[in-house]
Amino acid sequence: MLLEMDQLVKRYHHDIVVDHLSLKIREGEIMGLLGPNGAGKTTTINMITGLTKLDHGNIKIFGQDLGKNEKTIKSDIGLVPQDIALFDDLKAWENIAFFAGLYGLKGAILRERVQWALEFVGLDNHQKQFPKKFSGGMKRRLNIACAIVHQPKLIIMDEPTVGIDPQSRNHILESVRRLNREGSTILYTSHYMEEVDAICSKIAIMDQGRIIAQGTSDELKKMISSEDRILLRVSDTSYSMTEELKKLHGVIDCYAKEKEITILAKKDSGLVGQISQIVSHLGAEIYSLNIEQVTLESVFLTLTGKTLRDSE
Ligand SMILES: Nc1ncnc2c1ncn2[C@@H]1O[C@H](COP(=O)(O)OP(=O)(O)OP(=O)(O)O)[C@@H](O)[C@H]1O
Repeated sequence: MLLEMDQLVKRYHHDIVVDHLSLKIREGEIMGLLGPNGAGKTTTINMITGLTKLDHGNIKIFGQDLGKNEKTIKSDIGLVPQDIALFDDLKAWENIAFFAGLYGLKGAILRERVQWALEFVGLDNHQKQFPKKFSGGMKRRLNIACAIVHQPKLIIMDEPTVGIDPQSRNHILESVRRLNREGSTILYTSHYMEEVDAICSKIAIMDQGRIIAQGTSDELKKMISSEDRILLRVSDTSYSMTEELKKLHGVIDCYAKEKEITILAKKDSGLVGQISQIVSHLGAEIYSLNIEQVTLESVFLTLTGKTLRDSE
């Protein structure tokens, strides 16, 4: 096992923000940590990188206890933090060289690695420019170059695609795949389920400090594939409408948000006719009715009763 977290706990005052979290990551995996803002992803990462002290639990990285071998372990980790950390007064290549120096690279090897990192993130044509002139996406790519220049065995990326243009986003997702193919194990946090679904070999879903489910994307979707998610757009909703819908045989849960109703029901319950009757009986009109494919979003909704976006 490359990374083992066992029963991690972190409290701030009386709030428990990481709650007995256990997670294992094998060598060669891209592990996605998917959860809404405030779920505790960054705090978990900060515990792995030694930035935040644990209140309880144990972390082993590369088979060694983090508490006992922090310095050696950290030299093989690359962290892409959520907030971009660059020196505006240093040129792009100098930023990368600075981080390479911190990791003990020198001379010709340092120059070679900096060049490799610049090419890897597609910034070799901008190496002599200052990052203050860069777009958000270019800054993010430079930040990634700084984190991977020493060829770490474990790369941790904390929401690296937040607030950037689609082209840089795709570039970053492709880089994650390439880094993995070239031998790095990756822990990737995000609240975008499409990204995690597309690039991660394993996914852990996190909410309120806990891992509430984990597995491959297919395994997670199978967990709820015994259910249908029916989406209705209607002219009006009411408390009595959701209550009546909840009473239908086969309905597991029902939520209304503005003019949209989501019904979770046992698979193939054949409810469409009865749903239409209830809605029209209560004086509303159905604009559309769709039975949705199972997505990670629906897994999250089933497990927590809220959408990833609602819980931000
Ligand atoms: N230093 C701190 N002091 C007090 N509370 C904190 C501190 N750091 C984090 N928290 C709280 O811990 C909870 C988890 O935060 P964390 O940043 O780990 O979540 P996250 O899943 O990474 O979300 P985001 O994507 O918004 O960063 C939040 O409620 C946050 O307000």
